[in-house]
Amino acid sequence: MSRKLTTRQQLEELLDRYDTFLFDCDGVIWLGNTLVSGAKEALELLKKRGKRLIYITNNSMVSREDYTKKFARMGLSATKDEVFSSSHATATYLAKVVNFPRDKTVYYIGGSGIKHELDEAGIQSITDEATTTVDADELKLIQPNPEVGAVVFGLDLQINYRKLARAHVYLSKIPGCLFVATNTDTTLPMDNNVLPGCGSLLASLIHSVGRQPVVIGKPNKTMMDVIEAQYHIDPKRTLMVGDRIDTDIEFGANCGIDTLLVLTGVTNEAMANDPTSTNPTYYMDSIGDFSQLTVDE
Ligand SMILES: O=C(O)[C@H](O)[C@H](O)COP(=O)(O)O
Ligand SMILES: [Mg+2]
Repeated sequence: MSRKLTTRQQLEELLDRYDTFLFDCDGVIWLGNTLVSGAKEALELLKKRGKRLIYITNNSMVSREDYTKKFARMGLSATKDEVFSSSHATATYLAKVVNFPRDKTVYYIGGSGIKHELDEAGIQSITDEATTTVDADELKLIQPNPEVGAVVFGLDLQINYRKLARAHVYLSKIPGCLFVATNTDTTLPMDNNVLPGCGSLLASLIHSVGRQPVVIGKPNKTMMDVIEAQYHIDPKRTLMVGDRIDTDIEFGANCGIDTLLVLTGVTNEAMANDPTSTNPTYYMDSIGDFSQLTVDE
């Protein structure tokens, strides 16, 4: 059974128990380009209390570098070393786990984050434009490209049939072509809408090629492996804060760390205690509620 945190005493006890806070981004700190009310103050308060904040997002559309610029645009501050995205984890997986051959290239569907992180990892990549309409004649020209050694799929707001067709041909006809997905979130919480997420777009390619990809993002431990390559993490003193049960909360459970679910993203209160899914250690309406800790300060 998950405990709802509502009082100052409960929040003070929480801060006594944990030194490191792993923060999910979409649905926790912001919704699209809209800051969650009180999020800025909450992060500042935790820093003031000497807590270590690490940001861990399944959103692969932008690189860590670009994420630090988004933090700045939102009036927040985060260094590149404090941000871990699924695009970065995917590039790290290909470079360090797979040891992806440097004479091969990656065909990716997704945003600039995938390209920039692959570049930084020294891995060549290509994709397709989405600016022109797709006609049947060009589809006849799609052939397996022997230089391609992997297809990487990430959230792509410019997805189109050309990209799916090329990925389908590469995955179906290039022997040994790896299939890697940055994450499988079914929905994307935006400013005033919940929209189709990476996992929902990925499903069409999985369906057509009849293959499951290696998935990098939360709830898989790969993201924690990448963090632990940079930081010492004491699981007993670390708290994962997220808005999605099947990624953030399950990630915490997989990594043996406690979890705090917030209801500002894709999950409502009834889901917090659903006996059929992983329950968080705690839940609260919003990280903005940390503001109770500043009362009478
Ligand atoms: O569809 C997606 O890719 C996800 O909804 C989105 O990127 C999740 O990001 P997070 O909540 O892990 O910051
Ligand atoms: Mg989220």
